[in-house]
Parts: sequence; structure tokens; C-alpha cells
Amino acid sequence: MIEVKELSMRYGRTLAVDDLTFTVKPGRVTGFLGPNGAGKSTTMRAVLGLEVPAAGEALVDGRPYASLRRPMRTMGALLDAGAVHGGRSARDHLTCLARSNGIGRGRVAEVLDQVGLTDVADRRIGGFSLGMKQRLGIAAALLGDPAVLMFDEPLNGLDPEGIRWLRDLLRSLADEGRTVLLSSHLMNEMALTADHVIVIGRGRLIADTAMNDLAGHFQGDVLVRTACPDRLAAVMRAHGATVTAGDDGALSVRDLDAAEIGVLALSAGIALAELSPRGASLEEAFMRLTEDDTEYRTAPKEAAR
Ligand SMILES: Nc1ncnc2c1ncn2[C@@H]1O[C@H](COP(=O)(O)OP(=O)(O)OP(=O)(O)O)[C@@H](O)[C@H]1O
Repeated sequence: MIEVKELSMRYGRTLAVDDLTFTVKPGRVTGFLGPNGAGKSTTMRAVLGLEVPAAGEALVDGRPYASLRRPMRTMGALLDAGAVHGGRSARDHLTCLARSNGIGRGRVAEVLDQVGLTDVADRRIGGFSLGMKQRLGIAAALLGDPAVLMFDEPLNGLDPEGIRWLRDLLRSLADEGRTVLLSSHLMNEMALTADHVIVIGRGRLIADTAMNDLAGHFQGDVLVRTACPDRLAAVMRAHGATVTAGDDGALSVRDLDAAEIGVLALSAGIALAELSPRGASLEEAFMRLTEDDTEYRTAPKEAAR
């Protein structure tokens, strides 16, 4: 379990993380989402004890990471796949890590196999692609067989096969009862990968919710077709709707629901050819969540459900 409690982090005058509280629970894949600069990496660095909080704390299995007796056996993390010594082979890199953390050599071959790097294990890391370095970083995180795993943007640099592989790996780690946290600024990637999502913007919590519920919290639009679109649009606008006309003459209507639109059309004597409520897409939900932090801060948190 990872607990972030009332955490604030500063870089000079920048408040990178602002009174952030959330818990990452075992047995599921939790996505950590937010636009660029939202504070995801800074929060993860705080969890690893790499930065000192201005306020609050971050705990791994109830303790600060720095105070863990055998940290690699408790939590594995990948923050920056590029931060490895290019002159070594993948096998040497993992063997050094294993030795300095009291982990048996046998684990090196196991994790190389788990991430699909066995065939290139004796090549210099300097010649690895970003995707291969991501796999190596994930192997290092898995080395201590930890119950908690945390990855910063692990999908970056992976090809479609690599992305599928990582999704399956994260799923199986969560199914084994481990705590899995991964960050991304891409909603669609996360939608396929995570069960639960924590969304932050400008260092503040915006949502902490099941992935399936995210789009449900946002009303989509209503698609309306009629032979008199201009007249109907004017009537709906007069009743507070936001109306956009598509190229095909269909109207996209927000701020009125389908029943209200039906009543307005009837009272104006306008026949409708189609009236279809449409749900918001996850991408749309994410954009709307993060476009204005304060407006959407009332998005449901898990504790309130
Ligand atoms: N070392 C640093 N020195 C100064 N400011 C920093 C530093 N690291 C991050 N910041 C600032 O802190 C804020 C949060 O950055 P952070 O990298 O944590 O965001 P992020 O959500 O991980 O973004 P991205 O998706 O772009 O990686 C940003 O305003 C960023 O400019």
C-alpha cells in the first residue's frame, strides 16, 4: 500500500504538489493521471524519499521509504528508464543491483525472462532503445519480488506489442495481490490499463475513482436531428443550451437533457428525426476534469462513494 498524506512539495517558489492525499490499494492497477507538470513525478519522488516534503508525508506499507530495512523487497520503482550506466550489460546491471541489495543471483535470470530481455542480456545498455530500457527498468523494479510497484510513464517508448505486454504484466502483478501504481498523461492508454484512477492537476487532487465510473460522472451531449435545425437551435439556446451544428446538419446539445429537448421541440411544433443522448468519452472526461482544477474539484472521491 502507498499512502500520500497531506503532501506538499516545493521547488523554490513553485508549489509542485499541494496538500495531496490519496491511498494506492493492493490488488488493482491504479493509474496516476494528470496533464504535463501536474506533479505526478514529484509525488513519486516523494514516495521514494528522493525529495523532502514541504509538508505531509508519503508512506510505503506504513513507513517512509527511506526507513525500510529492505527497500527493494518492499517496493520496486521505475522513475527514469534512461538513468542507467550505458557501459554495462543488462545482466551486469541487474547482478550489481541484486548483490548490493542481498538478492540471490537466480532472480536476475528470472526477471530478464519476465521482461523479455534474455536474448539481449549480455549487450551493452548504451545500445538499447528506450523501450528496451523501460523493460530493463521494470526488471530492476521486480528484482526484489516486492509487493508494491510504482512506475513513472512506463508506456513511453514501448511499441504496440510492448504496451500489450506491459498491460498483461501489470494485470498479473495486481492479480497476485500487489499494489501497482503507474503514471501517464495519456487517458486512452490508461483506460485500457488501470482499474482505478487518481487524477491530479496543478499538484491537487481532482478525482480518486474507479476507471469505469470516470466517464459516467460527466454528462455527454445529446444528438438531435430535425428538418428545422436553425429554429430548434434558437429555441434551445433561449433555454440555456449550448448548441453546436455538425457538417451533416445534426445538432450537438449540452446543458439540456433529451427529455427537456423533446418538450421544447414539441411546444415549438418542430418534429424530431432523432434524439440520442451520448456519454462522454474517457478522453473528454479527462480533458474536462483537468481544464479547470477548481471547477471540477468536486468530482467524487472514493471515500465519498
Ligand atoms: N527539479 C525541479 N526544479 C524546479 N521545478 C521543478 C522540478 N521538477 C519539477 N518541477 C516543477 O514542478 C511541477 C510538477 O512537475 P512534475 O514533473 O512533477 O509533473 P508531472 O505531472 O510529472 O509532469 P509530466 O507529465 O510532464 O512528467 C512543474 O511545474 C515543474 O515545472
